Amino acid sequence: MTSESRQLKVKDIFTNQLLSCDISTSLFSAVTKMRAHKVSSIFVTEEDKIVGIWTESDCVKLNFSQQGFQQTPIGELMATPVHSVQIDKSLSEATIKFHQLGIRHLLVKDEHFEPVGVVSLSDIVRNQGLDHYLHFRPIEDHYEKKVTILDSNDCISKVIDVMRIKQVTAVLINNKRLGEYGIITQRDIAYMVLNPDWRMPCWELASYPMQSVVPKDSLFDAYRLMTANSIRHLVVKEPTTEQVIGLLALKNVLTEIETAYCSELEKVLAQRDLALQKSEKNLYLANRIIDASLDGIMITRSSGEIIQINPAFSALTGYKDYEVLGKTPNLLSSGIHPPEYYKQMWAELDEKGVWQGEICNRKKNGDIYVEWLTIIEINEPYSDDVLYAAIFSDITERKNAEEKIVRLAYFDELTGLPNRRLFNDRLSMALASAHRDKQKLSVMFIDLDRFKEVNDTLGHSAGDELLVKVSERIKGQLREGDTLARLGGDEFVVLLTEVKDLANVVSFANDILDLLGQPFEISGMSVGATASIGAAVYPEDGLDSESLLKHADVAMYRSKEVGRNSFQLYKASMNARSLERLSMLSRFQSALECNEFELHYQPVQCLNEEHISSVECLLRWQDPNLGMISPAQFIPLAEELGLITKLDQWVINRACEKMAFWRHQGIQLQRIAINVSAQHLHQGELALTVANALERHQLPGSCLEIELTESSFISNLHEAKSELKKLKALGVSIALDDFGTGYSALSYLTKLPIDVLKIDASFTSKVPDEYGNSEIVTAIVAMAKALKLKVVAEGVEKQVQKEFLKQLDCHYLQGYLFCRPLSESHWLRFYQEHIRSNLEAPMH
Ligand SMILES: Nc1nc2c(ncn2[C@@H]2O[C@@H]3COP(=O)(O)O[C@H]4[C@@H](O)[C@H](n5cnc6c(=O)[nH]c(N)nc65)O[C@@H]4COP(=O)(O)O[C@H]3[C@H]2O)c(=O)[nH]1
Repeated sequence: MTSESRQLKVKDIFTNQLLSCDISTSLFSAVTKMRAHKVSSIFVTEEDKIVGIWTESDCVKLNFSQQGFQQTPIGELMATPVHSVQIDKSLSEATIKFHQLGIRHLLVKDEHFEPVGVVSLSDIVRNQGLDHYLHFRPIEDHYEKKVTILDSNDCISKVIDVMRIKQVTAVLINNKRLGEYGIITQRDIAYMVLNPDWRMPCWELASYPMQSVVPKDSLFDAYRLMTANSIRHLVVKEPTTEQVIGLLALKNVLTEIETAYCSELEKVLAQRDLALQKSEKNLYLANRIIDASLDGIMITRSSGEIIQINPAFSALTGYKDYEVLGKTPNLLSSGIHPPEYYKQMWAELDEKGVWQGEICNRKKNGDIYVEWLTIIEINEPYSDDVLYAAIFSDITERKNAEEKIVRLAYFDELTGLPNRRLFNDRLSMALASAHRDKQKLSVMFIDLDRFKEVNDTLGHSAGDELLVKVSERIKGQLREGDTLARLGGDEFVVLLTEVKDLANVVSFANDILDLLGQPFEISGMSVGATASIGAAVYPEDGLDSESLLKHADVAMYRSKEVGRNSFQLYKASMNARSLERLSMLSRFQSALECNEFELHYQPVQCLNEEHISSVECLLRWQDPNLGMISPAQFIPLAEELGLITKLDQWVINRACEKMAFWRHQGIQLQRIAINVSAQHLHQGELALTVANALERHQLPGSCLEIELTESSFISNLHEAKSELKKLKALGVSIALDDFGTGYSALSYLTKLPIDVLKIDASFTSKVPDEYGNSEIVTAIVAMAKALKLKVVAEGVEKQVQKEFLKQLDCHYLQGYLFCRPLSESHWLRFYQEHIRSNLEAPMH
C-alpha cells in the first residue's frame, strides 16, 4: 500500500452516474433502467431525496409466483437506509465504512451534502494497485467448492429457489446435450423480471461456453481472464479428469483483495494511530516547550502569515495572539534596516534553511528593541508548504551593556571624553603620521588648581559639574584632529596635531588659561578654576608617547611650583625638579615618623594697647639635607597623602604641651592659636583630639584658638557646626583664617560659633594705596564688628598699614612689622623683652 494510494480520495474514483428512480416506479421499469445503463443497482428517491437502494442481488428475494409482481413499486422492495460518504474522504475512510456496515455500495455526496454519484467496494479495490496480492494466491483456496449444478431441463423457478436458499450468486447448468457447462447469474434472473417465464428450462437462459481454470492457477490469472472476457464467473476443473469441481466468482477474487487490503489497511491505520499518538505526544511536548520558552517564538507560513506565537512573544513585543495571528511579521518592523538587509537574510535562509542575526524591531508601545533572531525553515508534513519558526530574545540590555563596556573602556564616564587608553591609541597614531609627514605635535597636561578644595568644600557633585564644564570649554578650543582626554581626577591632556611652531602651542595654552580663568557657574555659585598647564613637543621633547607624556607632566608640575594658573613648556632641566618633588614626598613620610617637625610662633598684637594678645603656632619642617621647608609646600602634600590629620594631632598636642609648660614657667599668655586643616574637621575627630590634649596637659579650653579656613565650612555646614559646637563647649575659641580669599559665603558667619575673623594678608598688604583693597578691608572690619567678632589683620609689614588699621579700629594685627614667626627660644626671648617693656595687657 503506497502513500500515494492512501492519499486517493473518493472523488478520484467514484462513478458520477447516479441511476435513480422514484419510489413509485415499478420493479419492471427499474430493472429496465438498470439494464439500459448496465449497472447492478438503482437508488430510489422520494420527493427527489434518496431513500433506498435496490440491487441485482435483491432479485432472489422476489416472490415470482405472485401475479403481477413486476408492477410492485420499487419502494416496497428497496433496502434502507442508504449509507453515504463525503466526496473528499480518503479511500481508507470509505473502505472502513464498507467493512463496518457490510455493504458494497455507498452513495457519494458533495460538500453541500448533495448526492453526486456512487462508489463500490470493487471500485476502491480496483484502484489500489493490489494486483500483486493475487499473484501469490492460488485459486484452490478461494473458489466455491459446493457449487450447485442443475440439470439443463430444470426450470428457472428452481434456479431462483436454489439461489435464495443457498445464497449463491450463480448456478451451473450441465448441458448434457451440448456436453458443456453453462451458467445462470443473479443478473440473468434480474433481467427475467422483464420477461418472466418460470417454466423455461435452464439451458435456454444459461450462458455458454464457460471459461475454466484449474486450482493451481493464481487468482491473478483468473482475474485477468474475467476482465478480458467481461465475465464474472469461471468454472474450476480438476486438471487431469477435467471434471468441474467448483465455481470461481469475481466476487471471490475481489473479496480476497478486499481482505488483504483491509488487513493491510488495519495495519497501516494501527501504525498511523501509533504515529499519531507519538506525534500528539511530541506535539504536546513541543507546545509545552514553546509555551515555557523564555525566547519569543513566532511561526509563519511561507506567505508570511503568522500562525502561532508563544507567551514570551507577547511579553517581549507587547502583542497578544489575537493581535498578530493572521498578520505578517511586518507589524514588528522598525524601519531601521534597509530592504537589502532583509533581502540578504532571505537569500541565506533559502540557501541554508537557517538564518541568525540581530534585528531591530518595534514593540507595540513603539519602543525599539534589538533581538537576537534565529529563523528556521520547516517543511510542513504532508504538505508542500514551508513554515518558518522565528526564535528571538531581547538583547537590548546586553547590547547597551556591551556599548557601555566599550564606552567605559575608551571613554571617561563623567565627561564623555576619551580616556587614557584611547588617548594613547590616538597619540601613537598621531606620532606615526607626524613622523611620516615630518610634522610637529604637542602633548599638553592641564591640571586644575585647587580642585580638591572645590570637592572638599562644595561637594563631589559640584566638583563633577566643574569638571564637565571645564572639559566643554577646552573642547571648544580644539581643531579637527586634536584630542582632549581626561586621565582621571582633575587631570586633562590634549593632543595637538599639525603644530607649525611653538607659538601655536603657547597661544593654545594661553587661550585655555584665559578661558578657565573666567568664573564657572556651579550649583548657583560663581567658582573660579585656574589651571596649571605643561606641554611637550614632538620631536624636540621626546620621540615616543611615553617620554612626551612624562615631559608634559613634568612641565605641568613646574607650572604648579611657579605659582599655578600658568603654562610651562618642557625644558630638560625640569626633570631634575620633578625628581626633587618625588623625593620630597617620600622624605615627608619618613619625617613624620622621625619627628623632624617643630613649631614656630608668631604673636598677635592688640592694636589699641599694643600688648601681645596671643600667639599662633606655625609648623616647620627641618629637613637635615634640604633645610627648612615651608608649610605652604608640605601641607598640600600631607593632605594629598592623607597624613594631615596625623600632623594636626601632633601640632595640637605639641602646642598644648608648650602652653602648659609656659604657664608653669609663669608666662601669662592668654591663648595659643593652632591651624587645623579642613580635612581634619570633616573627619569628626577634631573636638576629641583637642579635648584629649587639653586633658592630658591640664589646660582650660580658653587657652586654645583653632584657626580654620572658609573652605572648612562650605561642603557640610551642619557637620562643621556640630564639631565647632563641641569645641565651643570645651571653651575653645574659633578663628576664621584667610578671610576674603575663599568663596565669601558670608551666611555661615552668623550660623557658626566663630569668635575671630582673620583678614588675609593679600588684602592688608595692599592697603591703604591700592584701589579697592582699602574698601574691602574697611568693609570686613565693619562687618565683623557688627557681628560682634574680633578682627585680626594678617601680614602687616608696614607702619602705614598699621596706621590705616588703627583708624578702622581693627582689634589686632599680626605680621613682620610686629614680629616674624620665631623658633621657641627666640619667641620666648621676644616675649620676655616685650613683658619687660611692660606692654602686655589682657585681651577680649
Ligand atoms: N609675607 C608675609 N607673610 C607673613 C607675615 N606674617 C606672617 N606671615 C606668614 O603668613 C602665614 C600665616 O599663616 P596662615 O595664614 O595660617 O597660613 C599658614 C597655614 O594655613 C598653614 N600652616 C602653618 N602651620 C600649620 C599647621 O600647624 N597646621 C596646618 N594645618 N596648617 C598650617 O601654612 C600656611 C603658611 O604658613 P607659613 O609659611 O608659616 O606662613 C605664615 C606666616 O609665616 C607678613 O607680614 N608677611
